[in-house]
Amino acid sequence: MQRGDHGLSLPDGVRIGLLGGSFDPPHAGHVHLSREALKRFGLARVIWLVSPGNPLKAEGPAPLSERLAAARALTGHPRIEVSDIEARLGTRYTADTIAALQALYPRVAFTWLMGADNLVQFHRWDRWREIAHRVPMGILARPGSRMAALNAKASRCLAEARLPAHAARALPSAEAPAWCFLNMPMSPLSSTALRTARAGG
Ligand SMILES: Nc1ncnc2c1ncn2[C@@H]1O[C@H](COP(=O)(O)OP(=O)(O)OP(=O)(O)O)[C@@H](O)[C@H]1O
Ligand SMILES: O=C(O)c1ccc[n+]([C@@H]2O[C@H](COP(=O)([O-])O)[C@@H](O)[C@H]2O)c1
Repeated sequence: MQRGDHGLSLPDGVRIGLLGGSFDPPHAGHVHLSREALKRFGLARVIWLVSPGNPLKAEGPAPLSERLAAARALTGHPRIEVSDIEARLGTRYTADTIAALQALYPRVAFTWLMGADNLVQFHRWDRWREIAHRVPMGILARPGSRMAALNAKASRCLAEARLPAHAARALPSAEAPAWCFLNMPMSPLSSTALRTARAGG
């Protein structure tokens, strides 16, 4: 067990899914993705990494404290945890966050989780190949993004590292690069739609 002043207590050997996001606002689609990932990848816990700000998004999100509070109020699941560790570590780029977590918790098996829409533009992330070589990646279907994700630049570059869906439970202990795409009953929810609805659009 290793503890720090980062608010995370992770036992050695545990299989942890990391779901990075703006969560602006969080919604049931995030919970749905997390529950599927827990079950189908055989994870002990999913940690929501609430981002101080997506480096690719020009517009700043709502204040971090608001998004954290909303995420904590929403999850209601004993194995979904909400973390502000990126703010505590001072990291914004995923490659830096993962490197820092692996340095802090060298015996924890981290799996990076994302919806299919994020795989479509994953090759635009800073040091995306490094991320893929650091952690296995679990990708979950999202309406409208399935084919685009499977044809994306990163998917093509990492084609040999793809595990079939029936091997999903082996993903968290697979040596990176390794990724697995899972179909699931899809949730049409998105933060963009919720923000638009709130603004009365
Ligand atoms: N309905 C959903 N189904 C599957 N994955 C989802 C869904 N909603 C969000 N995700 C995934 O959760 C992660 C965090 O998402 P994020 O906080 O950006 O929410 P979002 O709804 O995608 O927001 P926005 O509309 O502002 O892009 C991303 O990997 C995203 O792909
Ligand atoms: O590191 C990067 O270059 C990078 C670029 C775009 C997005 N991300 C991460 O991807 C996650 C999803 O972001 P978002 O805003 O789509 O919810 C979140 O953890 C971001 O920090 C990371």
